[in-house]
Amino acid sequence: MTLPDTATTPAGADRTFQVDLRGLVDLLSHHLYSSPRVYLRELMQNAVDALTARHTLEPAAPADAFGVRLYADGSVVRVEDDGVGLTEADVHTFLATIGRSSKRADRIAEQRGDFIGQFGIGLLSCFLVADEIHVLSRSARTPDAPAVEWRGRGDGSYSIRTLPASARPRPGTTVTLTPRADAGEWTRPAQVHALARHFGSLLRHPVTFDDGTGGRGATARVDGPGVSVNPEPAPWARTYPTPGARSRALAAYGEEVFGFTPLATIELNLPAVGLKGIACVLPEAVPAGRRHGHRVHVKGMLLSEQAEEILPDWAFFVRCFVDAESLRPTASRESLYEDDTLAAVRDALAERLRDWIARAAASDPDLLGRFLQAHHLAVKSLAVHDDEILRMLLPWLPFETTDGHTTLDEFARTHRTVLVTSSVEEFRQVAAIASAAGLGVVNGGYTYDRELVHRLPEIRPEASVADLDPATLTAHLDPVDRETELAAAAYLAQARDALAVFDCDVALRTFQPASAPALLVDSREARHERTRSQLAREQEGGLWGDILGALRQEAPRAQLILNQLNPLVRTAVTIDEPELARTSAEALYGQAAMLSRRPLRPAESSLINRSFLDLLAHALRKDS
Ligand SMILES: Nc1ncnc2c1ncn2[C@@H]1O[C@H](COP(=O)(O)OP(=O)(O)OP(=O)(O)O)[C@@H](O)[C@H]1O
Repeated sequence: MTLPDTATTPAGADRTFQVDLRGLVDLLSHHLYSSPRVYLRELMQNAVDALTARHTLEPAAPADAFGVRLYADGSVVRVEDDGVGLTEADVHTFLATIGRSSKRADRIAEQRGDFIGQFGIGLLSCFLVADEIHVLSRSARTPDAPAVEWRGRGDGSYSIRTLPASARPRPGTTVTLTPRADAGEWTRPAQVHALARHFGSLLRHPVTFDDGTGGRGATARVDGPGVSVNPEPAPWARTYPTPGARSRALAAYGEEVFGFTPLATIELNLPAVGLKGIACVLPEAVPAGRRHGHRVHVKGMLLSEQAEEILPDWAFFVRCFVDAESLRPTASRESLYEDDTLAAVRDALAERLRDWIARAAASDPDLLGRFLQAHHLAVKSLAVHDDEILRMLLPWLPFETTDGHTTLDEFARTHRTVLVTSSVEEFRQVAAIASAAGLGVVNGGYTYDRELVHRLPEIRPEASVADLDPATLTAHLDPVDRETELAAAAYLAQARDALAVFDCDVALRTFQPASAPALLVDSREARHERTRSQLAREQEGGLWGDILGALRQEAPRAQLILNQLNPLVRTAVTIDEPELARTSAEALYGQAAMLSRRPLRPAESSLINRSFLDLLAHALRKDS
């Protein structure tokens, strides 16, 4: 913005904002548009909007009566339309006034929804590739008005003159750009053609491209004045001989656009917002929460290839390709305006995906199986919040269990009580032993799994689900007989004393496999609680110590369960040398802690070192 000339403006009088056009263009190019290539989209969009207005003016005209012709020969880029055109007054009002748009004028407010543009800034994007915009136009609204020529320059100046009607015999507008040398990348004929197809392949008005070689150039086949940019309607708007042919064609189109063979294609049709399209189910799992960009066209014009906002987060197993009438682009035209319509579209598309899953569950088990194999995580995240999906799909979802990877339905049939751990680590600790003891345990450590397993009784009332904690597992392991317990009592007391520093209890049980000497059962919460209370003890009296002390809560202690079936343990419990008894208990604890595969605390690492060296010293002493 430049300051107005104060010398010529009386004090106290209202002044008018001045706009520094170069600054504005710089703002657009660096902060609004993703690439200079959007200039072509803006020109095509203006041409298409002008055709829409012309059809409103002449409703009886056939759909293909008016068109858009693109021309690029390396030295100019031209976009010519048979649209509504502009009078001289229109040019002053709309072309030469930044932020003013004919598509927002009161007179046609009710038609606003027909146009793609609305902000009155799109034309400025031409300054990303050229220093001057040349417009030659003739109005269809005022047929006897002369042709008008406008030259707008990047420095903010413009000139206008009227020309005889013969300069433009028919209504419409021609915009010509002479690209700057540094814009060759975006204005070469082949690139203009590629961009035109990229943005405009679904436009409903005839659009052609001509590279000035009369068909001998790189763009090859020429029908009449140029190659059609949009020779075919959208794939969902074409007719096919059979439903099978239709779904094969949609899948092939999805593959062409997204580069993967869809596991399935889902047709999308929301008449209320004039939305049609397809959702392509990804053939392989994607990391949960990774949001995919969807390809969104508005009134045929490509808006974005990365629109995330048309589907909810959980739908990360599809990529969509849609064309909508009533979605509103933002000013950059590269994303969608977040309004009630967009929210309603998102809900309706989500509903459509849920219906598809439900239909597959009811009628196509084979498809459902392949779908769940790839996308069970997405379905789990959906089932957590969606009772209907939960009811339909929970029995089919795979979980990691002590019987391997299996569905909950299968698992619940063989285990009356389904036990579930709260972390992967706990599952790893107990899986082998629990399964040898006949317990059915599900790994509840993965996102959503524990929550979902707990909801099993809602759909299988005969199943019961319980959390697996150390006490539950110990209770399920076979106790030893009284004499054995008494004989081991002294050793167990010494072992408890040696491991008190880890808040760890010691018990003797029998369990399979006999080769496992000991099992350390510990939960993450209990470990955190112990770390906290240890810190509180160390900081006693200080503010931090008081805070930690106030947080004290009851947490299950860790348990080192020695296996009476193991020969080493049988020998250990008979040790009467106190020093060796302590060292052996520490060594058993250390080995069990390592086997649990959780990160060791520094005190545990040093205990393992110490007990190893002590045992070595003991062995050497014995030998000498
Ligand atoms: N090809 C054309 N035919 C007729 N009028 C045009 C043409 N191109 C531009 N205009 C007029 O110039 C105005 C400004 O165009 P511009 O592209 O800057 O903004 P817009 O299309 O109205 O809105 P947006 O910034 O959202 O694109 C338009 O509203 C229209 O009145």
